Amino acid sequence: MRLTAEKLAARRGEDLLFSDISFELGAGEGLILIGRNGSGKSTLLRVVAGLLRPEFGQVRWSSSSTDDAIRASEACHYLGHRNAMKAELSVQENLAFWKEFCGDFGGGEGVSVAEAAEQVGLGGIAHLPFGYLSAGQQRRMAFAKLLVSYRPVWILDEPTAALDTRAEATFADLIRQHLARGGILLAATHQPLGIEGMQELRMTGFAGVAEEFAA
Ligand SMILES: Nc1ncnc2c1ncn2[C@@H]1O[C@H](COP(=O)(O)OP(=O)(O)OP(=O)(O)O)[C@@H](O)[C@H]1O
Repeated sequence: MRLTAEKLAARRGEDLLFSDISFELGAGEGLILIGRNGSGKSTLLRVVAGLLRPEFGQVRWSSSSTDDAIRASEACHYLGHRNAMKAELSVQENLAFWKEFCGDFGGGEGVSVAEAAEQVGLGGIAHLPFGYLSAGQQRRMAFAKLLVSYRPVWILDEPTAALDTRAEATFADLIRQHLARGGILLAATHQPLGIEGMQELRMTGFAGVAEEFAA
């Protein structure tokens, strides 16, 4: 399987944040986006996840076990800066919603809600409302979303923000397991994730005025 980005460019307002970004990631491979605040890392992640339309270029998914015509975004889990959980629902209810909503992509299966909570080290508190949890606990539970339904591509924006060192190590282990099972990782981070063998892409920010690029 393969995630391919071809000559991507994206605009925010008048300006192109980046242009001509291409990469290819196969099973077990990861790419880390680095760069200063505002350099376009989150924007590129959102383009690949299908949440923002690129100005130019395309993202493609190909695999022997799934129909190549499917949109790349269907193969992706996206964990953004925000946790995308309802504060007033319990952790169990939130994760059960995401399990049902995302479903499993061909070729794999998510774990149960209880198992996912265990894997992020919070098995005992899944009955609590999400809003009661600490910032780090909320981030861990948001990560559990990636585990309850199977998607081969994990797109993570600052996944370890608000985490203590133990939780950072837990996340690194879960990401390593994902890669070892043939998953793909695309992440933006200021803190090293502690995962060996990742490619890096440095984002530099302003790439020109969109109209100039089009001309
Ligand atoms: N909706 C928007 N409209 C206009 N400009 C935007 C919008 N969203 C983001 N931007 C701008 O696009 C630029 C890139 O933002 P982006 O969030 O992709 O950067 P980043 O590299 O992820 O930054 P950080 O490291 O702070 O998370 C910033 O200058 C930001 O102000």
